[in-house]
Amino acid sequence: MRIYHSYDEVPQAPRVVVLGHFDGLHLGHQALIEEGRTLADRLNLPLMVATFYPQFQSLVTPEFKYIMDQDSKMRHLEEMHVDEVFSVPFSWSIAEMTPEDFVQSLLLTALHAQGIVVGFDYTFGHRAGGKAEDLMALAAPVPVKIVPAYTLNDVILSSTMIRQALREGRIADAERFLGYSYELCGEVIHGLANGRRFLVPTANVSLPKDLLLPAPGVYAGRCVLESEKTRTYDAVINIGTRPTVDDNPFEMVEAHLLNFNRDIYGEMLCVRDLYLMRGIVKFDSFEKLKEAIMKDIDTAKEYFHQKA
Ligand SMILES: Cc1cc2nc3c(=O)[nH]c(=O)nc-3n(C[C@H](O)[C@H](O)[C@H](O)COP(=O)(O)O)c2cc1C
Ligand SMILES: Nc1ncnc2c1ncn2[C@@H]1O[C@H](COP(=O)(O)OP(=O)(O)O)[C@@H](O)[C@H]1O
Repeated sequence: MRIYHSYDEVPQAPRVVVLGHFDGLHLGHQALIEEGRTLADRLNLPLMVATFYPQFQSLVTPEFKYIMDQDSKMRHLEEMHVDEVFSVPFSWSIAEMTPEDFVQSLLLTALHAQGIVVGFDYTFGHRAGGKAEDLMALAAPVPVKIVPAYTLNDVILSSTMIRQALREGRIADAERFLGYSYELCGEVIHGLANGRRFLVPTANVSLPKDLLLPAPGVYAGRCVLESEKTRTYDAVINIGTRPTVDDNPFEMVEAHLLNFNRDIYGEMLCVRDLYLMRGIVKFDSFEKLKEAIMKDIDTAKEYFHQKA
């Protein structure tokens, strides 16, 4: 899969273009991209996903958080047999384009779209004035496919539902909407070394600042190291602040892997299969926190045992 971050990099060749933000790549997004694949195969053209990162919401709300980091998004798109991704930052100049200009200059001229696929609620151009149905006339004779809403129990699936489930720690619900196992992946970085000295060692996972984290709390979960992909380690994971240690409001993801003792600084670690066990507590000593962590380990073991 080829990834282009500017118009100059895009080869001047016809293609089918699927448009959207696709944050989270949930079941609705997947259905849309599958329609793109079908159209591309029918027209015998490569399939491009054209997307904006940072997306529009980041311009208006700088603290906007994404369900999925960009590397994971690209990995998932590749698994979905997408041939090309065009990903550029959304800008005010794009926001101000007329719908006609958006289609002519961007879709038809810069991206050479010879087939276009969008979702039922897709909007484009100045003040989102262009609607999905307008594409038919503006892009004619290029075929345009508008994919209907994806519903679960008569409810239209949306990124908002997934955000809400994650924020409330309902990871299993989020996974039902996503259609794949939710995970947080990043490099293991150094912390304050309090874990090893006073508690249990915890691998601190470095994540992009604009990534949405699930509800703060202590979770049972499973860890996978990129270097040994087929193996998983049961773990207890703290997501959020550490009020016992300091007042730093910065939220972190730290995992203590069970039956594991190895230096993994610099390695890529994913945490997945998250299950919320309790909220984060401000203890008055490391001893009390350690007691709580030991209980968390027992609760997690019990949870994994029940699940097996
Ligand atoms: C299972 C688990 C539960 C935790 N629970 C809490 C908690 O309730 N309150 C808190 O302040 N910190 C909690 N922590 C975070 C620890 O304070 C933190 O991991 C420790 O200070 C080590 O930090 P370090 O990696 O910087 O050395 C928890 C960590 C783990 C692994
Ligand atoms: N069971 C384990 N779970 C997590 N990390 C472990 C484990 N055993 C050894 N380690 C190593 O110890 C480091 C964490 O030690 P700790 O004192 O908590 O961290 P830091 O100094 O990074 O704050 C991890 O990054 C990893 O390299």
